[in-house]
Amino acid sequence: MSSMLEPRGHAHRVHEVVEGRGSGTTDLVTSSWARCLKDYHLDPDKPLQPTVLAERALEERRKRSADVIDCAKLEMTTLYQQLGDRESAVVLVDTEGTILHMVAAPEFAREMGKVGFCPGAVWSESTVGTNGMGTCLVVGEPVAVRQQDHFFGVYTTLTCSAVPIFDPDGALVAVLDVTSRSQLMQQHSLVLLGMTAQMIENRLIDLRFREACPVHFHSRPEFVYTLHEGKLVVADDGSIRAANRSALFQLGYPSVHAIRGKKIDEVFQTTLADILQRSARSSFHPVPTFCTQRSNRFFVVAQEPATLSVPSVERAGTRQVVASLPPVRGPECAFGDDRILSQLNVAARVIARQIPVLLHGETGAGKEVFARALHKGSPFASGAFVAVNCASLPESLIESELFGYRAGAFTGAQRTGRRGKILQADRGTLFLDEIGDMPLTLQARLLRVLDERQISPLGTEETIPVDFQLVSASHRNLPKLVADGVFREDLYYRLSGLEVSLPPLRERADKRELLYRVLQEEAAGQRMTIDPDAEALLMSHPWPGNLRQLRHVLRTAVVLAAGDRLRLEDLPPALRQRIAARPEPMAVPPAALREPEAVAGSELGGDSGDDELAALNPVQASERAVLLGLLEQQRWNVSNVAKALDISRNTLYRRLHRLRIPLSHSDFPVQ
Ligand SMILES: Nc1ncnc2c1ncn2[C@@H]1O[C@H](COP(=O)(O)OP(=O)(O)OP(=O)(O)O)[C@@H](O)[C@H]1O
Repeated sequence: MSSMLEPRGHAHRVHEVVEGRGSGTTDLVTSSWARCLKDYHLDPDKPLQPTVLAERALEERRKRSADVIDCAKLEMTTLYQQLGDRESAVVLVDTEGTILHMVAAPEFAREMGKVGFCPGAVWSESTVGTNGMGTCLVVGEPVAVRQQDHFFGVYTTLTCSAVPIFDPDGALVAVLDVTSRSQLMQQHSLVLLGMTAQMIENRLIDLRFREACPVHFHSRPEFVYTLHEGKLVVADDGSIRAANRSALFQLGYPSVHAIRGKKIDEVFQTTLADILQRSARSSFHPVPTFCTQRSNRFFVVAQEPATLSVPSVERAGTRQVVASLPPVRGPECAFGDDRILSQLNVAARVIARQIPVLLHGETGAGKEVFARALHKGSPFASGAFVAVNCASLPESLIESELFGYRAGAFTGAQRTGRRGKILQADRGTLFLDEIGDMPLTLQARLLRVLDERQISPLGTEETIPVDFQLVSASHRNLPKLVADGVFREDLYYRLSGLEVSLPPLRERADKRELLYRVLQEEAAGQRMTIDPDAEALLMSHPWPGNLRQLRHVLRTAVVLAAGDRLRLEDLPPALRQRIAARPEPMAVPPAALREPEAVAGSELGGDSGDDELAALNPVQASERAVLLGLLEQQRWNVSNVAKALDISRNTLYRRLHRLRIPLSHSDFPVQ
């Protein structure tokens, strides 16, 4: 790569600026150049490339930052798509400057690899001089390092924007960076980067405090459940354990340490139990409350902890506990991935209150399977599950398909008329797949049906009341469609009572479990083994077509396999060609989408007072099985089980009660 100034000319300028004889840089860059010369003794005439760690050392560092990577991956993919620049890369670096994860187009990644910009490379300021990632780590605030701002001339074709990511303790844990060839994008990318960092930080709070109640608030109700909301996590006893940036800002606390440990009623003029109760009564619409300090009014929603706190595999000290947990399964499909299970859990509660659920996910990621699982576990499970693919129907047919028509309503109509899909889904679930493809004119009609809960088939004046649960799905970016004016904003908000993102197969924690499960299904129940090299290949493949593609590959492989053993040569040649190649940084399939957080939740129907085990939905049944397994293993010692799950005894007792697990103890507390 060539620099814009001759390398020597650039080096000369660096010296001049640091010695106070040159100008044209920001204070941030001048200070960084001074550090490079005086503290790190770097010579701008002798450019250095970053050290690239060996695979094992990189894995070690990834393990250390596993939860940050977990929270960042999907957001990084979204950011990459929002930037829409194939000559850019989005990277996450740890506190030492090591690139842990990178999202880039393969061609750009290859080219960047030549200057040592690849996973495992260490971009600290002290080794490669001024650069977005390394300099951001030093100053701890957002930085933009334009082309000529780099210390070494070899990097002056690049522009970096970087922002720090802080954990719930306020410690800097990573830096998110966009590096691009374009000089123009930095302002734009800094804004998007800042938002992405905030999303990652919010996710980190959720992940680290899953056993606590999330409390969402804002002074304006429409901002609750958005990136601007304040978020607190509150333990059973009402004490605040963490707060996001917006919460600190809105409540006027300088840092998380200033608010941590305070009781929620020291902050708001109410208790946790009261907010929980009022939130449930309002179907999780924000309820007003006042701040104790300033008599400001806020709108608040509190939720019960979203999941049974199955600890993350990576969390230190919990590995054994996880390994010993019985596998968590959904009703008819493998949902061993902790995140999916948690989403299923939240979505089950939401759908039970007839709040629409919107699923995102790449093609073949299992959106319909997830929707069916939701239906099966819902109060309308005895009704029909009616799926409509809005993309596969011609525009002219969607209307009659959805709304139905009376006999003779139009030329070609069936003589008997037709009951539309919406009516078929009465007391059941309507699944609108590829909702982004619904024509604008029909969007208005659908919105009316959702608002009025009644329908008028084509060619009739009559209105028929209808009661159904709605799940919609799209692999397209609906907010973008809204921005482009092809999707109604009001419908988008109506559909997205809860947004759930299904991770692509390559990112699922239960990938191996799924692999064997699909194999067993395709082998019609016959037990099959997979040779280690074939398994390694299947596990490392990026699967752009997700579970559907995996199923097709295994379907053919099972036919080709000799007996009950699946060998490498049974796999398609295109897959085998990847072998021995070092894994590429992830190339983003064009249709991949951002995975927004689950944004609403409500109490499970289990608290309704119905004591029948049959009343448990499949998600609760899975939770129940996990708990029973763990209780058994810990010889029914409640303290040990609570400790193993990293939740309080009270929380555990409440869960046991809700999941109808009786204890012999007479002091079984009931909440
Ligand atoms: N959890 C799962 N366990 C086993 N198989 C699954 C699971 N999820 C999805 N599949 C399989 O993957 C395939 C695609 O699933 P599904 O139709 O639900 O994906 P989708 O995301 O709705 O796809 P599209 O975006 O194309 O509509 C199906 O063959 C399904 O059986």
